[in-house]
Amino acid sequence: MGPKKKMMSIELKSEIVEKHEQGVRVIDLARMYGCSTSMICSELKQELIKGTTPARGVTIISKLRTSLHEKMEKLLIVWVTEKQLQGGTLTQSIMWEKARAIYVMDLRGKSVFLTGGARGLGRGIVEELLSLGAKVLFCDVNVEQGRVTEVELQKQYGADVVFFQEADVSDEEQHKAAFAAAVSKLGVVDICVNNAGISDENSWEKVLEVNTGAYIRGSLLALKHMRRDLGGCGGVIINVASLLGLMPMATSPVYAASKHAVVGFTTSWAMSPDQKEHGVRWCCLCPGIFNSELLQETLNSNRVYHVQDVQQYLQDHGVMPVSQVAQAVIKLIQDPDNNGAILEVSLAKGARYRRRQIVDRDGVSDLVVVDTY
Ligand SMILES: NC(=O)c1ccc[n+]([C@@H]2O[C@H](COP(=O)([O-])OP(=O)(O)OC[C@H]3O[C@@H](n4cnc5c(N)ncnc54)[C@H](O)[C@@H]3O)[C@@H](O)[C@H]2O)c1
Ligand SMILES: CC[C@@H](O)/C=C/C=C\C[C@@H](O)/C=C/C=C/C=C\[C@@H](O)CCCC(=O)O
Repeated sequence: MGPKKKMMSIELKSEIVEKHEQGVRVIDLARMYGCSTSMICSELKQELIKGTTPARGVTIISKLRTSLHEKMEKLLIVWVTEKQLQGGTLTQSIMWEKARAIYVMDLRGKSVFLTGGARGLGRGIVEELLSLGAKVLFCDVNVEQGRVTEVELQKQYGADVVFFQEADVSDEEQHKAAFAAAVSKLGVVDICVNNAGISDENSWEKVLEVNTGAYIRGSLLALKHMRRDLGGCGGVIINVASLLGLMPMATSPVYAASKHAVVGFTTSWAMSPDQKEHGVRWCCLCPGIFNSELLQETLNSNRVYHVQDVQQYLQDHGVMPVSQVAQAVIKLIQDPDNNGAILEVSLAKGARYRRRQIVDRDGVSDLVVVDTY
């Protein structure tokens, strides 16, 4: 028979929750209160469920509680009180919807650095960001297309809100220079989107350089620039991976490896115990197949295995438009409570967060998460 489960008083539970919110780790709480880490986890989890925030669909895995939360709650209380005084009906879903509207990150005036913006998803994301009032500097190795895109977007949104910089992000110097150009043109980078990617099973080194190496470099450059504890203003890092960052596919072993690495890197940084001090949020986008030049070029080449199977699959099932995927990126950027989130987006299921849960594993429960379904 195992040891008997200790009962905890309500006062003790709230003391533990408070300490955890102040940043005391689960393992230290377990030592302090003489109980197992799994007991602490289950108490905290119950509190998290009670405190699920209005940004629905995300299980909060961070201990973040920022001034933004306070501000949003005050605004919501004012709104609820006004509604009640007017005698209006208030359901939970009406409140959630309002809270989201108050809570989402306002992109007006925000500064963005994005890689691979000349065409495809990158361009789609830039357009969505500009339409919401952000300023963007995008880089691309394709100079001709980059300039065309810059001219077209400047015509539509204004010459002082969107800029193109030539850069091959697999080259360290060029990548760093592009990031520096963003800081110099925009004053600051609030949001960094690593998007430039390639698919070619014949050149594994190049695929890893662009799809993994440049993502890691770009993320670390952004982190260093944004970290509040180093004098930065905080920010968001979005890494565009793929569904192939979460599952295997016989067509593309190298590509899948490059994207799995991005998911592992991004979600691990998101779990840093210092994340609150850094003020930097990390997210991954994992799209299924969407209709871009990359896809068309991949399908018309020998860059993947079993290409006919993919062509047949797409003929039978259809393919997502770029706009659907670009909107999912905006959702990731705007949800303020989703540090560590993986957003999947596919034709069959739309955009949905992969849920993650804190688990107790060998006393390192603050540092380990599992996916649940
Ligand atoms: N198309 C899909 O079905 C699909 C699905 C899931 C994920 N993705 C990922 O989405 C991202 C965007 O893909 P896309 O389909 O829009 O591709 P795309 O080829 O249409 O656009 C990618 C852009 O990145 C640029 N780029 C490539 N290598 C670069 C480098 N070394 N330096 C700078 N710029 C570079 C290209 O010139 C291009 O403008 C990629 O990371 C890709 O892996 C694509
Ligand atoms: C299409 C061939 C593939 O091997 C490589 C292409 C390059 C980029 C696309 C890649 O990032 C994404 C592929 C994702 C595939 C995921 C699942 C598919 O089996 C079906 C999902 C279709 C959907 O619902 O969107």
